[in-house]
Amino acid sequence: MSYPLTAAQSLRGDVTVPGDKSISHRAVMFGALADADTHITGFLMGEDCLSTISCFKKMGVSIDVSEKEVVVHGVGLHGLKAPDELLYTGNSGTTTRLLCGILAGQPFSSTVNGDASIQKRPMGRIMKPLREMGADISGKDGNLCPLTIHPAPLHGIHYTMPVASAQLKSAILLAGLFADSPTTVVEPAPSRDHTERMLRGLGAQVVSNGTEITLTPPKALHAVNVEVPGDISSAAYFLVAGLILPDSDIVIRNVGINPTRTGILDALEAMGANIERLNERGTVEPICDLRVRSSHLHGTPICGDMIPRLIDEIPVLAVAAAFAEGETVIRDAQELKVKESNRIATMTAELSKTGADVRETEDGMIIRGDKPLHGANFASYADHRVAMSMAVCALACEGDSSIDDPDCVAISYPTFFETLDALKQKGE
Ligand SMILES: O=C(O)C1=C[C@@H](OP(=O)(O)O)[C@@H](O)[C@H](O)C1
Ligand SMILES: C=C(OP(=O)(O)O)C(=O)O
Repeated sequence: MSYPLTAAQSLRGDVTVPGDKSISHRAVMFGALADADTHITGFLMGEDCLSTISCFKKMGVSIDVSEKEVVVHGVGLHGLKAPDELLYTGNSGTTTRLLCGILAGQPFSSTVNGDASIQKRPMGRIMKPLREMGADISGKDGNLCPLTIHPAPLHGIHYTMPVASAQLKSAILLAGLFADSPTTVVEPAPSRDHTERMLRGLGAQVVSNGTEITLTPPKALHAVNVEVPGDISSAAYFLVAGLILPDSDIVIRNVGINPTRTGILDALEAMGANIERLNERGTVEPICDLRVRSSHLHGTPICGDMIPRLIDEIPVLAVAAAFAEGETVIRDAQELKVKESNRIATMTAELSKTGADVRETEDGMIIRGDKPLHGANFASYADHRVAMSMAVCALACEGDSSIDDPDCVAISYPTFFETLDALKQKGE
């Protein structure tokens, strides 16, 4: 199916983006392992988080889903039951990798698999440290899904991670919950720290100095309710749209601004963006409202420790760069090649269709911006972030565009197209 995308003059109004995907996954997983009920508000009803719910239901966890809230009836650290069938993780790397950390410590066998994209994504990165802990985990061709896990006693390890990945870090720490001694992970650069914050909130001892994190196995996790903030990764589409279209002014309410996630704000500000943080609040996770107004953007280098802090926003940042004056060089972003699609290749291909000057490099892209771009028929590659990024790009292109296979946006933002349309000025 091809979905029409039209250009827009400007975007104005208020938006509330859906709940943070990373925190929604973790709220269900940690709630399942907790000693009482967890009430989750603001939960992201995206397909990825629904895959997490489905996997835990298959392990005997009762989870009530209503419009108002999700209630996870925790079974305790040692209360999961052997599933009768394969645990299907859909399109979700977060579900697949974090779940394996938990499964490594269970007294039952299990098999995990996901869709065609998940079956291509590297799992060796979690298998290696989990095996060092004693886990019995094997995969297709050594490092791919389906993964099979058998019961084995786990020991704490000290592990230096080869990549800054919150999924890898979390898989190790979650296995560490079931180990007989503390586990330490060392990251090359800080990645999102929702796991550490939330486990601490549940009473576990997690000590962190930024890149070295040590978890002491707890006796129990004590349930706490979770208010999920809006996802800054979803807010990013409106930030970029508001910046590149003239006369735009958008307020995005209730956005999570955990410092390990705000690389997108830093990068856009370095490009000259006018973004205000209003009403800063929040405890476990900091939150604010973001006001964005049209700005004249210029290119900037995007590399180093900033990359893990904006990894999922690079596709839409590439769109911003295509409308910015001068050159934007994105480096150190080779992790983009192992996401839902190879996002370096797919974003280079799709942006090039508009006439943009984009070059793919080994670990990123070089984009020379600020020339008029034209509409085109885009492919999503079944990658939600590519689909939403190209929809933002189409707003500022001359002429109409369309996108094939747009339904993938439901992975992280089911109402994306409706919300974007509602911001367009009437009469357009
Ligand atoms: O831990 C998480 O919730 C996530 C970590 C990131 O992946 P990596 O850990 O593979 O970088 C990110 O791309 C993904 O969308 C969500
Ligand atoms: C990479 C992503 O998610 P996951 O790894 O959970 O599939 C994403 O949402 O951009």
